[in-house]
Amino acid sequence: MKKSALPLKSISGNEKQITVSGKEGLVKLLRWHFGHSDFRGKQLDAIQAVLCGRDCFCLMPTGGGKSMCYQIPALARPGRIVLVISPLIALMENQVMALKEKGIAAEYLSSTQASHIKSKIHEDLDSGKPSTRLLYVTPELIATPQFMSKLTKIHARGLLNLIAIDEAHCISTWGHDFRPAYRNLSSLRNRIPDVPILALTATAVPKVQKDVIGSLCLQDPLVLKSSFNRPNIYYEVRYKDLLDDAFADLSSVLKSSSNVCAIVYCLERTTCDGLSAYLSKNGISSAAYHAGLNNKMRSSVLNDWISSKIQVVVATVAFGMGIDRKDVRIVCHFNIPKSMEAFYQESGRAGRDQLPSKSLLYYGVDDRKRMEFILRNSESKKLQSSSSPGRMSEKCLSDFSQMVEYCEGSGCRRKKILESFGEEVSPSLCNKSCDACKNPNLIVKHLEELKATYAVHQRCNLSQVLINSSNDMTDREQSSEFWNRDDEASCSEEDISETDEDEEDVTNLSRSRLSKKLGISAKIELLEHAEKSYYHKQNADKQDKKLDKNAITQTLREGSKQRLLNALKQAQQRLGNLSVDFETSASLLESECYKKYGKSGKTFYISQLASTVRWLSTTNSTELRARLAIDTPSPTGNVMSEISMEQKPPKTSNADISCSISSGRSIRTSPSKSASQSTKLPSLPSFSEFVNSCKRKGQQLNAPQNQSPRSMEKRVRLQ
Ligand SMILES: Nc1ncnc2c1ncn2[C@@H]1O[C@H](COP(=O)(O)OP(=O)(O)OP(=O)(O)O)[C@@H](O)[C@H]1O
Ligand SMILES: [Mg+2]
Repeated sequence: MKKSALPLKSISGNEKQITVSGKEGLVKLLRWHFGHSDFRGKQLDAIQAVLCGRDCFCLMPTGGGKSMCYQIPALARPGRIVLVISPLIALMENQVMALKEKGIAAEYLSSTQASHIKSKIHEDLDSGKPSTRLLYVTPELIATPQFMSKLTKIHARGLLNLIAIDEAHCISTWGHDFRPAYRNLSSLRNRIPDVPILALTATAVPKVQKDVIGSLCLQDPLVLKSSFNRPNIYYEVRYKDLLDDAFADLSSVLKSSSNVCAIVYCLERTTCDGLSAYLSKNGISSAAYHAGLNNKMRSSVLNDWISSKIQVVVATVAFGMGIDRKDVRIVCHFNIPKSMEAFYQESGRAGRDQLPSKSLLYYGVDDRKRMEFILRNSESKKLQSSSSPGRMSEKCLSDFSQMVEYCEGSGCRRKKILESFGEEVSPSLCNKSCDACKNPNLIVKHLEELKATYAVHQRCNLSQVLINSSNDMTDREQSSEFWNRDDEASCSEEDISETDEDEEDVTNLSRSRLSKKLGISAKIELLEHAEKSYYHKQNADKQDKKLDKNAITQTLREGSKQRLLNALKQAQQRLGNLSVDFETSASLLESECYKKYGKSGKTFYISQLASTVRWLSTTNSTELRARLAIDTPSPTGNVMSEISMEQKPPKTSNADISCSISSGRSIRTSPSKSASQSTKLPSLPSFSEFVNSCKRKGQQLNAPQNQSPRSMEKRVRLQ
């Protein structure tokens, strides 16, 4: 639908080339083109600033109307172009389509477009009087010399009105959605001087705000910040470990909300598929959406959801930025998100029409541990590239701890969210619009129950074992990066259609199956099977890769030593004073693993390491001392000299390796001269032996106590 141009005469008094910058004229544009009666929040301030040629940093909540801050300037200054940099093609497509429907000349340039369409856009840009008012591009395109040269020409002809950078937090490595391609934007200020830059974001903590302003070289920008508060969203947390069946619980929430539009976020694609199937079976129209589906399927799901053919989308974070359906009533996180910023951004997709909506988060201890594992593991990947890995690691985990506090705390949820963004919150702000303020006693009761289940959980420690052993198993280069899009840095121009996660192998040890009503034996079987297939897959994958990929790096060895050191310290806590030199012993144990499997490759080395860590968590003092040869010193009497002698990995026979794989058990194939010849060394427990021993210990610990049937049931489930 083409709309005629607003008769600007009535505003400016004469011809079209005059910029509209007064409030009255701008409101008229807003009403005429978008049908909104007035500006919201800081929209007008941002618009007037950029129209006066001033840089502006604009922080507005999700759904606050940031787009208007660059769309109105495009209409207020005829004859010039607003360049909009946007992180996702889908996001650009949606906005351009919506603008075109309103009769506004908007275009986007992307690698997904047919070349004749691109040519037409370029033709218009090269013409004396381009009709394009808004040109959307990706940060990847900005990096190409061809486009940059075009842009400088447009600028030289005085046709550039404004550069708007949407989702500007993506430029900061401190932000939750860092996009390396956004770094290209730092050069814009120098290449295109004198054109105001408008940076827009919904989620930037003070550190990120500073980083964005600095990286884009904004000069004396007008900094506009609105409160992050979303008063129309009710926040609620449900505890998976206190529920019999989280799938059923969510299903009944959705049913009782009478077919409202909802988004359910899951960590894994398999959960999306499973949960969506479950909901559909229970009469709720739903579909899964994730990067495992092809483009056609994804578009079809998106369209069905936008047009209300389906009620619920069960998605990974691939269902991301730019989803502009205003009447989403429920956003559910079926797994805990990685940070408060991610949570805020995703839950903020509810109630963009400002009507009452709900954010519902299902929290479970296994989910928490798995996310911790993923974050640590992702950090391992960055170790090689980052100059300050410790800093990043600290950040990821401390970001995540805010999310855990949100779930495990009994205080106001809204306050937690706002404080995490550095806002001061008055006690009356929430007004009972979160579960903790509405039903404080119930939340306290739930948290107490949860604490009881944790206590058992820690004693049996199965989940931790799962995470630890997976952590040990996982090779450093394989970390999941589903939240950042670092990998895109190496992609070709604009290869940025919604990528999401590389699924973790460890996620196949899926607790969704574990936490369902399986008996303990079935769970152990499942875990054991998962561990075996993990090793198997690792082995198969590795065969296809280059030899150096299989090499055990010094960094990996250092990491392994650290892991053993931690395991030794835990053993000390469990067994009392061992009088062991931890550093030396960790080196000795690591050296043994390396000696055995260094030549065979990383998979075996890591597997051996995992077994040793498991062994340390179950062994007794005598065995430990024997293995460390504490009572039987080496001929040199010096453990360290023995280690240095063992640095060279000896040949390992294939028979040794296959034995290790088939039994899943570590076998001492070439014992060190000192320790193993003089001492009968204990064998390491296999994974199932270990789990069974945990089970036995857990049963012994639980047996004598007087437990309520409910808490007993929970404990069994957690085991
Ligand atoms: N002044 C206004 N009055 C009423 N509605 C508005 C106004 N400005 C924008 N909107 C509407 O608010 C909704 C959200 O706008 P927009 O997509 O620009 O938000 P956003 O701040 O970019 O959100 P996000 O952070 O999620 O990208 C849109 O449907 C838009 O039409
Ligand atoms: Mg937006």
